[in-house]
Amino acid sequence: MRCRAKICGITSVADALMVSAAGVDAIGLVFYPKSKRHVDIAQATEICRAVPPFVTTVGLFLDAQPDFVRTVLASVPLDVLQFHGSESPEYCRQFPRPYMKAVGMKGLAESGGFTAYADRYPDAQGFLVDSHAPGAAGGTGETFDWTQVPQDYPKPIILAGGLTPENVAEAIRLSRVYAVDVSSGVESAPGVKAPALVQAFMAGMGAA
Ligand SMILES: O=C(O)c1ccccc1NCC(=O)[C@H](O)[C@H](O)COP(=O)(O)O
Repeated sequence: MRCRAKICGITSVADALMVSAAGVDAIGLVFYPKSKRHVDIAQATEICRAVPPFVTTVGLFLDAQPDFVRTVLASVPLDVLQFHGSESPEYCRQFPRPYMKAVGMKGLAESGGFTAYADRYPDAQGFLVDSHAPGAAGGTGETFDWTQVPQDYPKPIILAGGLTPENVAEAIRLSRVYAVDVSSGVESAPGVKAPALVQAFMAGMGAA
């Protein structure tokens, strides 16, 4: 099965169209106010309405108030939610959308490991493994040991954290994941995606 690609931290219609034309399967919109890639409801609505069919729109939240998530969902046509903080299983399942749970892999082995963490979220659509410590914010731009990515978990695994055009093929070869997720590795500035880096990233995936 081919490895899918999500590009996170899209902040403009132009970038959404550019990465869609490059062949990505999903775009991520960051609704975390402290992020340099944060979008507001008006921007996000415009972006989601502009993306072509069959490109999945993912809303990233980090320990947001439930009412804020509901307010976003009332206006922005998101397909999937991504919870990147310390959200509980009960929190994640309360919204009328499928969700992915981000898992901070740093130090996770000492606190029970991936399977124990993921099993708490039986209704998650998949798990995004990122390089941050549990409880810390993600989007660090750092990699982690890809041999630690679970190989036999019965849900899709999305690999994130410090991926670049140069390392994505090796990351896919070592981890055999369902999808990869990249943000800073294809940027010219925070929140601004560089067409040449996006194309090189997609080509790098093809070399895996
Ligand atoms: O992008 C952010 O600013 C951000 C802030 C807080 C939590 C998560 C954030 N981003 C997550 C992502 O963009 C991706 O899911 C992933 O972590 C990849 O990021 P990168 O390492 O920059 O490729």
